[in-house]
Amino acid sequence: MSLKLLKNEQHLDLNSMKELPDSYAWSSVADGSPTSCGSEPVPVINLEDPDAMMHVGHACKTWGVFQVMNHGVPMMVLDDMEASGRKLFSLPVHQKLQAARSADGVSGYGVARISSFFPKLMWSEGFTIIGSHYEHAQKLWPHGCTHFCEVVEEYKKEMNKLVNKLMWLILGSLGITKGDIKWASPTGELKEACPVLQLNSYPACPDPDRAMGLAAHTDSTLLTILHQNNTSGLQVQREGTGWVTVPPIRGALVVNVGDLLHILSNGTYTSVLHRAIVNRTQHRLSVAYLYGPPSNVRISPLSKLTDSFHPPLYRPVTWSEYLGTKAKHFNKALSIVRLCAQMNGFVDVNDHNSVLVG
Ligand SMILES: O=C(O)CCC(=O)C(=O)O
Ligand SMILES: [Fe+2]
Repeated sequence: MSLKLLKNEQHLDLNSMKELPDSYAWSSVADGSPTSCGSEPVPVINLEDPDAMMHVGHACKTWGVFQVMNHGVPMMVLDDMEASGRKLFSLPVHQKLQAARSADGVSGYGVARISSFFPKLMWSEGFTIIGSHYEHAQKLWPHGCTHFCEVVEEYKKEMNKLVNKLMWLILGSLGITKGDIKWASPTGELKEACPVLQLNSYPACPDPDRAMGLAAHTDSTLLTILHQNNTSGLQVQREGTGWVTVPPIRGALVVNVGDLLHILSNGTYTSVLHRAIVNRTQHRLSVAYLYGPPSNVRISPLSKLTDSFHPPLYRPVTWSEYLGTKAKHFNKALSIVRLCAQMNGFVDVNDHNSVLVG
């Protein structure tokens, strides 16, 4: 198959498909661990609860994911971002391709970035924003992208405030204080990393049982904050239970522990394996705010959490080094940066090395 054909096939207009093309037909969506209906639900935490820190710590340890309510992000900011995302994905394919992600780039429009690890295509399209979004937005809306840019700016500002709040709750639950974090200012403000906004669109699918919206993965972040519209599709894997759906709750945000928090906490807080499935009738949309440390910071297990009985399980890595490892080894990245278990005699039960995907 020529490269040109392959490229076109990767950008089919999913909204107009009446049948699932073979290139999108997965044999293993309903396989492996079952989707669990009657299981314990993913924790929902009220951030105004005086015990929020304890609940957050418990959720990070036992699930690696939770939902937050009363988080301080105005509902209008979430609604505006969702509406802008919807507007973006409803543009004609040829127009979205004006802002296509380049072969070696990350920003822009395209298929799921993890697609290269799988033989089949995913039933989704994405738009990734790193740093300035103006250039890409202008390609999408040459006659005026001010509204989109303002909405994205406001969303990023609110997410940055929330990520600070969440990080300190999480770190506090580990007994970590401001002086222990190299990239925090004396007032506790976490220095702004280069945040990434990932917009995901999952059109209604003619054969959802054989299609995959976004294949199972962990995020390469410290934390991910996800807004999903009112259509469910996000599932997280829970040891001994299988896939558990994270139901959309109006106004709530989903928080995922990423691989870098897993490393920082020396494996105490587990990065959660998650995926997105699709459905026959509804278009699903999600917006992920991917939070990582500033580029010069090396993440390693916090010294307060290690001693001779609990030696560091991971070697220090910067965010970009880790992203490089992930781009090469995908879900094995965490075990690649792990210090030899046999040597120090400790086993991290949360290691995803054994998880088979694709
Ligand atoms: O759409 C979702 O619910 C999941 C999105 C996601 O996992 C991601 O963007 O990393
Ligand atoms: Fe994710």
